[in-house]
Amino acid sequence: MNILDKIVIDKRKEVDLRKSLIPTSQLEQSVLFTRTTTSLAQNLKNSKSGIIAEHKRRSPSKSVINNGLNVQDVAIGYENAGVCGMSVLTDGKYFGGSLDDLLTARASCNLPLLRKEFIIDEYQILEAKAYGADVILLIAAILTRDEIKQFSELAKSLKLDVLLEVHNEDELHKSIMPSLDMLGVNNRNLKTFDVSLNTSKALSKIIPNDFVKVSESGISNIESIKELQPYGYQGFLIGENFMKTNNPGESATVFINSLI
Ligand SMILES: O=C(O)c1ccccc1NCC(=O)[C@H](O)[C@H](O)COP(=O)(O)O
Repeated sequence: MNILDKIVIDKRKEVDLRKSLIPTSQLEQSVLFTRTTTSLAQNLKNSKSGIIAEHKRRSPSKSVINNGLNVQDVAIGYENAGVCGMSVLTDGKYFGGSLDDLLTARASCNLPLLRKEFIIDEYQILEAKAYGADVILLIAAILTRDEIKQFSELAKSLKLDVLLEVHNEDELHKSIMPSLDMLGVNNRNLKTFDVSLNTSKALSKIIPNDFVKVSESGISNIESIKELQPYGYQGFLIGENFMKTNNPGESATVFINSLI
């Protein structure tokens, strides 16, 4: 069984438990229709660097990355660095994150926030809104086309933007629809954990131009960004490279300054 299958099985149990603690009707009452001034997609289009910086304590591929930071400092540091948006991992079991991390990030900065989660249920989209996200991630590998449609349309009705993540051509073809805002290509093979920018390069040719293109995972230097920009990528999701340092905000500042 690959890691995504395991995560999805655990996620189903986790979501059912949370639903029993806070029923959907109660969660709906916490949904506020506030949002940051500009969208993540707009920020990426206007930016020369296009960095989406992630808060990531640990991962299945790297184990512990950094447990010694607080989300508030990371969010403020990323905002001061001039990133286009912040991604907050909310999965607890595999990534050491939580919805409280999202809430803390919301209270600490005005960046567009991506809830980085394995979404398999509408309930998690309501949670994303209630805890302050501006964008949700939908992963094509774990969803049917009907679910992608249903979840992205719910997100739009809540004024959340949608980043759809694909790993290959089949996932891309099954997922294209107007209710998506950004298309992310994950460079990490989730069976072997190997990372290759060739995945982003190969898929770029078949991503329609109406979507902002985001390259995700394994980006650790500015050369990678310069290599991907000619393929039409305007967004670059970076986690470990910043989070493995004592000061992710400072690392992001140095990275961005050497790009622009
Ligand atoms: O990071 C992992 O090991 C991982 C394993 C299984 C599913 C998802 C995984 N990562 C989620 C992400 O998409 C990354 O956190 C994100 O793209 C940033 O990647 P990186 O810059 O390589 O930390």
